[in-house]
This record gives sequence, C-alpha cells and structure tokens, in this order.
Amino acid sequence: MATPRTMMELWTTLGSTIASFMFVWAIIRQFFPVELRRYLGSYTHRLVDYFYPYIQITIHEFTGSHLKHSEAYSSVEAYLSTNSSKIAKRLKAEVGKDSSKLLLSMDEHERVTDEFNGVQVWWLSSKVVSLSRAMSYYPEPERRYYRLKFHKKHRDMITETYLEHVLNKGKEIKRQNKQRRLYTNNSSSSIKYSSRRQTLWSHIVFEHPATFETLAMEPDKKQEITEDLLTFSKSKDYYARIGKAWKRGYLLHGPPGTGKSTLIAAMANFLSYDIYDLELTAVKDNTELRMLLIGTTSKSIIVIEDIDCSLELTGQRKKIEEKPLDSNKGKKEAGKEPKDEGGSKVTLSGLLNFIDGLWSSSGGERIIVFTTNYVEKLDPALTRRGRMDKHVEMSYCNFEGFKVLAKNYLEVEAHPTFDLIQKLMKEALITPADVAENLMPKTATENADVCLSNLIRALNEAKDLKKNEPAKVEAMSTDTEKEPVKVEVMLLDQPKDITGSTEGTSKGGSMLLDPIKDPVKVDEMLPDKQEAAAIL
Ligand SMILES: Nc1ncnc2c1ncn2[C@@H]1O[C@H](COP(=O)(O)OP(=O)(O)OP(=O)(O)O)[C@@H](O)[C@H]1O
Ligand SMILES: [Mg+2]
Repeated sequence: MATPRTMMELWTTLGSTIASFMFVWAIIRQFFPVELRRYLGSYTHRLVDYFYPYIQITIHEFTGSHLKHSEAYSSVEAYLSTNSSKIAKRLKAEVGKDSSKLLLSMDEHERVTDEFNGVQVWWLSSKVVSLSRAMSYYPEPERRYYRLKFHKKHRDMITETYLEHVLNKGKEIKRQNKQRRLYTNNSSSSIKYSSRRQTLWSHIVFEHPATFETLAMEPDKKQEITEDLLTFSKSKDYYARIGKAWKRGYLLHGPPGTGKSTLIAAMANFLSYDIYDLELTAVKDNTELRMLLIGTTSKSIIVIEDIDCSLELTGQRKKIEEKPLDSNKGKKEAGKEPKDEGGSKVTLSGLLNFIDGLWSSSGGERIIVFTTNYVEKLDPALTRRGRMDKHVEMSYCNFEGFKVLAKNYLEVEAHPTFDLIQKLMKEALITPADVAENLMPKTATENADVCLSNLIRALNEAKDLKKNEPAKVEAMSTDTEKEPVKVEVMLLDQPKDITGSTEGTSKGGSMLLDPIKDPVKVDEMLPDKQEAAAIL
C-alpha cells in the first residue's frame, strides 16, 4: 500500500511530467510547421488508441451532402427512447413525424447504459453546431448524433449482432408509434384530371378501435388467428429459406354482420399494419391492378371486400379469363358503381396474378384478405391454399361471442338472464351485429337489464322466424335476362311448388319471378319472410 509520502512524490512527478509535456507541445506549436504538427498529432492518436480499450461508433442524424435524414439515426432514437426514458435524467419530448404519441428520448449530452447478452455498452447523445450557423441567413440544422462505446473485445458481437438488434427493435418501435393509414384506390379517371402529384392510392388516418379482445369469436379460433398472424410476421427467414414470397392470404366468409370487416381492423391493430382497401370496380384493367400492387408498402393488409360482388368469379376460369369481368353485378352494386365509364376490365387471371404473380413478391410482408358472403360462388382457383392460405368462417353469434359483447357494451360479465340467453342462442340464429345493436343503450337511462331484455326479445323473434322460415329457395334458370324464372320453394324437408305471377304473388304450385341471381335468398325475393311462409 502506498504511504502518503510516496503518493505525494507520485503526484509531484506526474505534475512535473504533464507540465514538461505541455511546455514541449507549446514550443512545437509555436516553432514547427503545420504539417509536422499534424504528423505528430496522428502519432499521438495512434498512441492513445493503443492504450485506449474502447471502440466508438457514431450514428449521425443526417447523411450525405443533401442532408438526408438517416434511417439508422431514427431507429437508434426509437430504440433508446424505451431504454432512456427509464434511466436518463434529462429527456426531451417530441411528437414524431406521422406519430400519434409524444415520444421521449435522451436530451443532448446525456448518457445511458445498455446491456446485451451480458455485455455492457454506452450510448451518448450529442450534437455538432456549425459556427456559421448563427450568422447565416439560412441556418444549417443542428447535426445531432448518437455515439456507441464498447470494449474492443466485443467488437464482433456488437457490430454483427447488437447493432442489427438495435435497428430492428427501433424500426419495430417506430412502426408501433406511427399513425397507421387506411388507403383506398382512386379511379384512374379521377387521377387523369386532377393534380399530377396524386397517386393511385389516397389515405386517411386509420383509427378503428377493434381488437381481438373486443371481437366476438370463439376463444380457440381467436387464438388460432393471432398465432397464425404472429408466426407469419416473424417468419421472414423461413419464407426466404423455402423460396416463397412473404405474404399470406386470408379468406373471410360468412353472412353479413358477422364481423368480417371488424376482424380485418383487429388484425391491422394487432400487427400494427396499414390497410389498403382495394375497390376492384374502380380499377381499369390488369395493368392498373399491378400498378396498385406495386404502390403498396410492406407490413400492410390488402383488402378486397365482397369479392363475389366485385367480379364475377363463379364460372369456369377459362371462360372468365376471355371475358372482361363485369363489375356491375352483385348484391352491393348500388354502393360500388364503377367510376370509370368503361367499367372494370380486370380479369380473374389478372387478379390471380395480383395475388401470387411475380410482382406480388415485391416489397416484403403483406397479408391479402378477401371477404365474401358466398364462398361457394367463388372460383376454386381463387380460394385454393397458397392463394388464400387461411379460410376463416365468420358465423352467427354463440354464447361465448355474446359474453364478449356483453362485456364490451355493458361491462357485464354475469347476469341472471345469461342462462336464458344461452338457451335461446342455441335455438335462434342472430348475427353479432344484431346482438351488438340490442346491447347498446339507446338512451341515458337504459341500463344493462333493459338492454339484455331487448336482446331476449330479439332472440325470441329470431327463434320464431327460424321456425317459420323456408329452408331453401332455388332459382331454376337465370340464363335469359327477360324471361321469368321458375322458383321452387322448399319448406323444411318437404319441397312444395307454388305458382305465382311475375310480381311474385303466389297462387300455389310453382312461382314465377323476375330473373334473379343464382342462388338467391328468400328474403331478397320476398320482402317479408312471414309472407313466404303464408304463401305455403
Ligand atoms: N364478431 C364480432 N365481434 C364484435 N362486433 C361485431 C362482430 N360482428 C359484427 N360486429 C358489430 O357489427 C358491426 C358490423 O360488423 P361487420 O361490418 O364487421 O360485419 P361484416 O361481416 O363485415 O358484414 P358485411 O358482410 O355486410 O360486410 C360492426 O360494426 C361491429 O360493431
Ligand atoms: Mg364487411
């Protein structure tokens, strides 16, 4: 152990050595030319580097001469925001570009420590202020940077693994904080006459509140979908290894009001993806469809709703490929008029190409979702696995689904009426949309008891309707546009023919109606289902 006397001597020696060094350096500065000083300076650096055991990596905010914002800087910033907000003492808060939240990050000249695989690293945040900045009419922006410091023995691990981890994590955090967007395609005619800057897609902020927690669906099915989505989103390497484009097709089918669109919103919220809602009837032709595909970004869900209405995909593939697909058909045609006068010339083969052609692999991970009310009407080529990898049937509400809705809408998890509701739900077909509507209080005074009794009434009505409802209605001919169609109405298991006029009134036997698409539901032909029963 050093005695106070030897310590004193040590300090004295060190002090005089530094003083001599400073003196020599001052002489060198004064009498030696600049070149020599530089030469000596570089040697000093090398000497320091030899003894200094740390390595530093600097990540600047701007890159290149055009001061382009560095992607790496913003990713590091996002990565450190989670860490530093807990550790650092001086933070700054900003609303980032496209961000919905206030982001906290380290303030300038702040340091934080991070640990990765048991190795400690240090991050410093700082900035370079240009001297000409204050005097200039167009001041240069401050050039901020992050500096990473670590021991040189961890060089390989840090440069190969840690930095990649920081960038990936940062990108993920950025994406989660980013305001998500809901895009829709503009019809090509509207682009032609408007500003040149307008693209094929226009967007608004996507703010649908649906989540898997608020979705009425059997828990097993929910878990299956969330696991499928998570596995997909983490399988970049797997898809690359098996040589498959990183995308997944979902086909959601089921009656109206069973939550297909809600499920899409929940999927987008779950994965923090943007949504591209593709209106096929506004797409001019296959080329435009391809351009739209190229215009989408990765980590997005491309949705084509009511695919059976957008295009006629019921016939043989060959036949349809020859014929431009008619966009004027379908149950929701009124709301989905083609905006182009010539209508859509998109063909089935164009659509198949869109889903899994060569272009579909451009730009990274994507989920393509089709929804339909009539899955059986779709061409098998469209729905086969590989194109639509996962088929999800959205069905009528069951008791499990009801419990989710009761919790969402009324904050009720148990109630004396639940047993009765469970029994009625087995006997009546009711969509989650109808359950939701009944459970929603209509006035400030309506409480859970009132809403639940409303639902019981609706269930009883649906039960009676189900008892009286004809089981199946078939249109026998749809070939000729003007010819009346003979319709066979069957009640339960006993088919019965009735004769009717073109207006649809019955006289018994078989019924003649105006041509209607095949197959057709009884409520589309006869506004009142009770009337249908009365006819029989
Ligand atoms: N499974 C569900 N869980 C929660 N809410 C639901 C569900 N299904 C329907 N709803 C409610 O009903 C409304 C209509 O549902 P949604 O639009 O998702 O039905 P859809 O199946 O897409 O119908 P369509 O075939 O007519 O497009 C939603 O706004 C939502 O509030
Ligand atoms: Mg829908």
